[in-house]
Amino acid sequence: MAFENWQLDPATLFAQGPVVPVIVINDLAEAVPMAKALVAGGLRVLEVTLRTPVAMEAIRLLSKEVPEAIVGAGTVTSSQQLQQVIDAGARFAISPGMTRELLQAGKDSVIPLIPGIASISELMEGLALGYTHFKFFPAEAAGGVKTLKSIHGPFSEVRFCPTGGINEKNFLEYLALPNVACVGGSWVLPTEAIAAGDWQKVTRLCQDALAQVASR
Ligand SMILES: O=C(O)C(=O)C[C@H](O)[C@H](O)COP(=O)(O)O
Repeated sequence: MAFENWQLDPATLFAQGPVVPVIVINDLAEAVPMAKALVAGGLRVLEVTLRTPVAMEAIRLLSKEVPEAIVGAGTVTSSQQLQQVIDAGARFAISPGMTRELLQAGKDSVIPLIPGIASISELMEGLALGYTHFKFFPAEAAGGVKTLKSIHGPFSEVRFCPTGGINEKNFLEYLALPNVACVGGSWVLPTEAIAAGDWQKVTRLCQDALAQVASR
């Protein structure tokens, strides 16, 4: 356990992956069928980003209506938002980056905070406060697999969830790294499928991803 007060160990959370769908909910009515389609496809850890006005309500709804999922919040960038997502029922929080204020609040919170890093200095700042599990964002743009391999040398104990530019073609390369436990991505939620309400397609994409993991 990274911090005693966290109700969920980040290592346990990462181990539930290995693919964490990054979810943008535009219409609250989509939330439950989308989450159920993801869970039906075998993905249980859901990152609902705070990018839309209904995001907070979606977290509240999914926490109640889809108990088989582990619903968390993404794009959490302030201590105020962290408190709001906890109140909405989020079981974890992920941030694209970090500030000292957020790291401190995450440390004191009841749910795990996975801060985002894109540089060694940010990583060292998080490590100094006791964090061990990070998002690596924006993964592809920040050097991807090569960068993570280099980081593993001096910081072999750290575990990452890379996100940003990851898709069905490159995700296995990330999962093959010793310091990567899961990957985040939106590729299992194509815009056209969501617009068409084609939830079977979403389920199929999740199953395809897990089949690729199983057969590597
Ligand atoms: O909203 C946030 O908090 C983020 O950190 C950004 C997301 O994680 C990425 O935008 C997902 O990346 P794609 O899989 O390339 O779509």
